[in-house]
Amino acid sequence: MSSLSIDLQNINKAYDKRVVLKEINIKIAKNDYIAIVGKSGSGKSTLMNILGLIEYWDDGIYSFNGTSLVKTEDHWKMRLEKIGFIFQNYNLIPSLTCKENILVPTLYYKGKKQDLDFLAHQLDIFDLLDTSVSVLSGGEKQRVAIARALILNPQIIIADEPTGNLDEENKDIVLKLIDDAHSRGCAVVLITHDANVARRASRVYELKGGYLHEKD
Ligand SMILES: Nc1ncnc2c1ncn2[C@@H]1O[C@H](COP(=O)(O)OP(=O)(O)OP(=O)(O)O)[C@@H](O)[C@H]1O
Repeated sequence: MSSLSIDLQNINKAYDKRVVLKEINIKIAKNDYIAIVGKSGSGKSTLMNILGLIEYWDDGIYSFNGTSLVKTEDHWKMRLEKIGFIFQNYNLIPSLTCKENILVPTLYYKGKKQDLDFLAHQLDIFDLLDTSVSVLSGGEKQRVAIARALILNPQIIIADEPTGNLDEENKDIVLKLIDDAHSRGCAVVLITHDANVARRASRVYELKGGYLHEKD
């Protein structure tokens, strides 16, 4: 997999007058496995959404693979091709089947993609491909969401509490799948409240008072 470099410098973000992120600096490279921890409301999702180019930052520099991104532009193409985003609440389209959900990103990108059947076998959802996602269990939904995140071979997985709604067994399955993608060269950044999950990471950062600090 090609190399990755994400570099956030002095990123600030406020909602109205509420300053959520202050002078955020973080570098992410290929093979990094980073966990972000912090109290509820500390800005973790906001940081993930900015990293995942879902939300704009107010000021500061966001460089992706050496290109400094202009914040007001729509970065959908970069988001689609380079970033696999996994949401805590799955964000699947309930009226579609598993297969249709997984293939949504491919409607907009005609480049190289992973083999759907291979991915579905790997995630143990092959038999569910033609089933509506609306009838799936939480663990199954999250596996479908992971397949959707991986279908275009992203350089980085950004996961906002990917195990937050899952029981222990499904939590282990989902973490193992993220580990597998990591071992194939994908960088991983995830939010967690779970110390056991954070332990898998090579670096752990805490958001506190708007500032991001690397933990020992
Ligand atoms: N779109 C928005 N408009 C206004 N305020 C927002 C918006 N999104 C987030 N906030 C506020 O920003 C702060 C940080 O929210 P965020 O969701 O990033 O925190 P979090 O650390 O992910 O919390 P949790 O662990 O509870 O999910 C909160 O006070 C929240 O109310």
